[in-house]
Amino acid sequence: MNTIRETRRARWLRRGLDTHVSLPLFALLLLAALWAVTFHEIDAEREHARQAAVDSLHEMLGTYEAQVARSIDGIDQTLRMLKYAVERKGALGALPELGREGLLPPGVVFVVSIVDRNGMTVASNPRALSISVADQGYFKVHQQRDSGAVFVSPVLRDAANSEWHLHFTRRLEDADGQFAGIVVVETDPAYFTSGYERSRLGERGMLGLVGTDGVVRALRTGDTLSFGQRLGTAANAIGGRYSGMRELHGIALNVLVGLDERELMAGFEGRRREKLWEATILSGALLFITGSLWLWSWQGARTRERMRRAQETYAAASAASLDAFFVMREVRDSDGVIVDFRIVDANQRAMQMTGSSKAQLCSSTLCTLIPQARENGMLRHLTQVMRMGGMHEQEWQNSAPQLRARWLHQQAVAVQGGVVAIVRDISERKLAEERMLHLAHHDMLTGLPNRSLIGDRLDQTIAQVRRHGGSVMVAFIDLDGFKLVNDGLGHNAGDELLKVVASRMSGCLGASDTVGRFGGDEFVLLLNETEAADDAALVLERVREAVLRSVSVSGQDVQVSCSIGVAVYPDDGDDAGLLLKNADAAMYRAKELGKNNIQFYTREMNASIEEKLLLLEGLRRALEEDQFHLLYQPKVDLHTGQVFGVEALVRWQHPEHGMVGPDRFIPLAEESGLIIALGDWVLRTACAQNRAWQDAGLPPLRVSVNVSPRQFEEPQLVQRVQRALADAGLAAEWLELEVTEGVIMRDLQQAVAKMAMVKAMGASLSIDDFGTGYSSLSALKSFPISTLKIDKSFVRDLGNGGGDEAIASSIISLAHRLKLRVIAEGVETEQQRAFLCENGCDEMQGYLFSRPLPPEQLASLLSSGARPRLLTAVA
Ligand SMILES: Nc1nc2c(ncn2[C@@H]2O[C@H](COP(=O)(O)O[C@H]3[C@@H](O)[C@H](n4cnc5c(=O)[nH]c(N)nc54)O[C@@H]3COP(=O)(O)O)[C@@H](O)[C@H]2O)c(=O)[nH]1
Repeated sequence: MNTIRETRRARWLRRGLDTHVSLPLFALLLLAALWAVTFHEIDAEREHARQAAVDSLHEMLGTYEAQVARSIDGIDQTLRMLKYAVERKGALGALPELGREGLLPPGVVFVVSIVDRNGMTVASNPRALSISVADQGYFKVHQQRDSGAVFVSPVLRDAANSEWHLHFTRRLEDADGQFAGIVVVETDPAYFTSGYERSRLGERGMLGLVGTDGVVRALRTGDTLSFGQRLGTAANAIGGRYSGMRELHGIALNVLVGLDERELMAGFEGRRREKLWEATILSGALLFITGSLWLWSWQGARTRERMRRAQETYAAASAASLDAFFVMREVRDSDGVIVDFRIVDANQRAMQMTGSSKAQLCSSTLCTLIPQARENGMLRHLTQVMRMGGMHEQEWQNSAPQLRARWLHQQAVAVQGGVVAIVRDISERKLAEERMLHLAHHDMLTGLPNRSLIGDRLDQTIAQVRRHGGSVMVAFIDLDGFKLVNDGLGHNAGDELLKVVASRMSGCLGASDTVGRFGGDEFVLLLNETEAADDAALVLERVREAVLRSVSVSGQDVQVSCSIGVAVYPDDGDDAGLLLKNADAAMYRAKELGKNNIQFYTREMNASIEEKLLLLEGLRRALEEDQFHLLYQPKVDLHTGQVFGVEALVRWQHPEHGMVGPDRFIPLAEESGLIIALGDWVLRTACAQNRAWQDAGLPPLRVSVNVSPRQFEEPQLVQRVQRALADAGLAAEWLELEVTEGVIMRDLQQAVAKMAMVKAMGASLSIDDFGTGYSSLSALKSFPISTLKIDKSFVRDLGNGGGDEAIASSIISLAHRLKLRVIAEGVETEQQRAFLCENGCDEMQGYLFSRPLPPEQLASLLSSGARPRLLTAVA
C-alpha cells in the first residue's frame, strides 16, 4: 500500500517537474505578479495625481482668494470714500468732488450711486435714472441695522440699469447716527471671474463667489457664467470635480474654485491606459512564449512517453515474439565507411533461430552470421536504413547453416547509432506459395503444365528462337473416343485414362520437350527447336502409338487413339496464340480424316474452319427462314413385314450450298446450343405430321425423334414433349424418343428420372447406336426403355462371318433377357436381314426397305400397302 502511495507521489512529483506542467503554473504566477505590479503602480499614480490636483486646487484657491479680496477691498475703499464724501459734502456734492479728485472707479466697470433714506437714488456715476431701491434687500439690510460692514447683495437688475449687477453697499448715517441712506458700487458679476485661466483651470474648471447665505454671486464654469442659484444647485455642478471654498475675511462671501476631475486626471488616465496596454502586451507575449514553450515541451513529453511505451512494448513483444530481434551497431573501418554491423542485443527467438546464446550472438557480426549479407545487398540496405532512416524489407533464401530456416524475411528500422532487424522464418509460407504457384501452373490430375504455363513456355521458346534462329513445333493432341469412356465408365475411369495417357506421352519426349494438358482430353506438345523435323515426327508417332495401347481402367480394358495436329514456328504462325490455333485446326483435320493420325497444318485447314463459322452463321438464320424439313425412314417388323413406325430425320436446304446433311450441322447446333430450338422444331413437326397422317386415314404409326445430349439435359425437355403432343393433338403412345447410351451415362440418376417421366406420359424410349459406348449392362436394367437399336457399324458386316455377328447376336439375346425389343439400323442387304431374322431381331430399318422419305412419299408408300420385297416372301 505504502509503495503504491510512494509510486503515485513520485509520479505526481515527476509530472509536476515536467516542463509542460510547471511552465503554465510559472507563467500564471508571472502573470499575477505583472498585473499586481501594474495595478499597484496605477493606484500609486492615481493617488499622486489626486494629491497634485488637491495641491493645485489649494494654490488656485489661495490665488483667487487674494485676487477677490483685493478687488473687494478696492470696492470697499470706494464705498468708504463715497460715504465720507457724502458726510462731508452731502449726497449731491460727493460724486463731483470724488470725480474731480479722480477717485471714482472707471464707469465702464463700476456704477457708483448714492441712495437717500427713502430709498431714492440721488446721484450716480455714470449718471442714471433716479429710481427707488427701497424694496431692495440690500437697502432694507442697512435700513434695519448697522452692520458696520460692506453688504454684498445677490445679483440684481433694476430700472436704472438693465444689466445684472452685484451690489456692494454701505450704510450712511447722519450726524445723529441715524440711517441716512446707502452708498452703492455695482459691478458685473463677471468681473470676479475674469481671472479664469484655461491653462490652469482647464475647459470645465470652476471659479466663483458664493455668499455665506449660500446664494451664488458669480460662477464661471468653462465659458459659462451663472449666478443667483443656491449652492445646493451649484454643488451639483461641482460633482465630478475637485473643489474648494474659502470664506473671505470681513465680508459674507466665499471664494469657490473647482477643477474637473476628468481633466485633472487625464494625464493619469493616459498613463493608466499605457500601463494597462503594456501589461496586456507583456501578458500576451508571456502567454505566447509560454504557449509555444508548452507545446514544444508537451510534444517532447508525448514523444518521450511514446518512446517509453514503445520501449516497454518492444521489450515485452521481443521477449514473447515469434520474430527474432537483432539490435545492431555499425562497424566502421579506418576511413569511416560502414563495413559490418555488430550484434549488441537479441531476443529469445533470435537465439532459437541461430542456436546461439546471447553472449555468442553479441560477439558476432552480421556478416559472420549471414555470410551472404554482402552479396545479397543486405549490408548495403542496412547501411542505407541507418543513414536515411525509414524501413527496409527483404526476403531471402538462406544458405547459411547458422540460421535454422530455409526462407527468411527481414524488416530493418533505424535506431540511435544502429539498426534493429526483425527476422521471421517464412519457410512455411514460401512452401505454400510454391505449392500455390505449382497448382496455378499445373494440371491437378496429371501434374502436367496447364494451359497458362504452356502458353508462357511457348512464348519464351518463341522469343529464344526469334533471337537465335531455329523453329518450334507445337502439337495439339485430342483423344479419340475419350468421351465414350468418360460417359460410359464414369468420370473416375476417364480420369484414370487421362493419367495413364499423360504419363505415356511424357515418356515419349526428350528432356527439353514439354507436354501439357490443355483441358479435357486435349494435350499440347512443345518440341525442342533443335530437333530435326524427322526426329520430331518420330516423337509424334511414338506418342500416337503409346496412346493407342489399351489401358485397364475400372477393371475394364479400354482403347483410345489420338488425333494430332502440328503447327511450326515461324512458318505456321509467329505467336503462341496463332500457332496453337493452327495446330488445333490441323488436329480437327486429323479427326475428319478418320482420327488416330497426325496432320501438319496447311493454310486450307483454316479455310475449312472459316467454312464452319459460315455454316454456323447460316444455321442461326435457318430456323427463322424455314430452311429445315424432315424426312421419315420407315421401321419394319421383321416377323410381320409391317411398317409400324418411322424415324424423323432432319435435313437443311441451304440457300447457297443446297442440301446439308445432319452429320455436318447437328454437331455444330449442339456445340452452339441451337440444338434446343432445332430439336423442339423437329419434335413439334414430327408430332404434327404423325397426327396429319392419322387424320388422313393412314394406319397409326409410332414416330421416333432423335434427342441429342444437350437437348436431353435441358430441364424443360419433358414439358416441351408434353406441349408438342398437346399442340399436335397426338396421343403419347405414338411418339418415341431415341437417346444414345452416352447421354444416359453422363448422369445416370437424373437421366433415369427423366426417362421415367417421359414413360409415365405414355411415350416410349429407345437406346440409339447401342454397342458403341460403354454402358454398364447392369445399369440397363434400370432404364425405363422399350427398345435397343443396334448401331449400323455392327450391322454392316453381318453374314460375313466376322466379330460383328457375335456382338449383334449377344445384344439381341441380352435385350430379350431384359424384355426389350431390338431394332437393327443400316440394313442394306438381304444377307444382313436374314442373319438378324435368324437371330431373333425384332425390327429393322435401312435402305433395304426404304431410304428416308418426304412425308407425302411415305404416305403413298403406306397407302399402297407396300411391303418389303424380301419380307413379303418371309411373311
Ligand atoms: N439430334 C438429332 N439428330 C438427328 C436428327 N436427324 C438426324 N440426326 C442424326 O444425324 C445423324 C445422321 O443422320 P442421317 O444423315 O439422317 O442418317 C440417318 C439415316 O439416313 C442413316 N441410314 C438409315 N438406313 C441406312 C442404311 O441402310 N445405310 C446407311 N449407310 N445409312 C442408313 O442412318 C442415320 C440414322 O441414324 P440413327 O439416328 O442412329 O438411327 C444420325 O446420327 C442421326 O441420328 C435430328 O432431328 N435430331
